[in-house]
Amino acid sequence: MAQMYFYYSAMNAGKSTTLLQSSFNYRERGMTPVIFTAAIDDRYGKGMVSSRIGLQEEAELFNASDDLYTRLQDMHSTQKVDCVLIDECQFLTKEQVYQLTEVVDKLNIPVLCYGLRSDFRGELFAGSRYLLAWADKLVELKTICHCGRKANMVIRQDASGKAIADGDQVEIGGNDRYVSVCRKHYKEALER
Ligand SMILES: Nc1ncnc2c1ncn2[C@@H]1O[C@H](COP(=O)(O)OP(=O)(O)O)[C@@H](O)[C@H]1O
Ligand SMILES: Cc1cn([C@H]2C[C@H](O)[C@@H](COP(=O)(O)O)O2)c(=O)[nH]c1=O
Ligand SMILES: [Zn+2]
Repeated sequence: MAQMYFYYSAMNAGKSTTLLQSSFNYRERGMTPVIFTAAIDDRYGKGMVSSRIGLQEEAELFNASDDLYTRLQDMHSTQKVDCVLIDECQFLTKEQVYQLTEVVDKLNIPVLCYGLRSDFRGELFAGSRYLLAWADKLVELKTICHCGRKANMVIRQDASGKAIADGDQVEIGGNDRYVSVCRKHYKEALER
């Protein structure tokens, strides 16, 4: 039986790298993975999953209005899909996470989702909330804070490097805008 996996972490922990390694693994065994990423995340150009380590691969895009079950069912009817890999899965809606459980349960295709657990305020993203609730397997990928502890929080910084407490949940950016830290240093940064 296929399963749904949620690989979660703070930023800069190797999620995209791990996704691209999984894709390579499937391909080297002659199988067909399908990669999706969020259309709103255009840091490395639209329709690409890129890791900071330099790997990259083309991807299908998802928007909040897409029915991912129907899209994958259509793809699977013309070319067998062996695995679905979703990057930036924190940006999925509740309905889309449900549609992906249907891909697992009705089409029997494994779905591997990679994304952030929480935002810069420490609140869950919608996609992450339902993946935490519904995925078969939860796997934490780890990165480290400047102090050496596990970094499980993300700070959003202003132009002067000061931690920001409020703002829109979604703001695309990279190492220039965000820093992953441990909970202790997250609290200290916001107290300043
Ligand atoms: N040249 C490099 N060699 C080895 N590791 C690197 C290199 N550049 C970045 N990394 C590591 O890659 C990880 C970030 O990978 P990435 O897949 O982009 O993360 P995420 O998708 O979780 O944000 C970090 O652990 C970083 O230290
Ligand atoms: C913490 C946080 C992040 N984001 C955005 C910033 C990036 O575009 C992605 C995460 O990228 P990763 O390196 O692939 O993990 O999410 C956001 O919109 N809001 C936030 O609070
Ligand atoms: Zn720390």
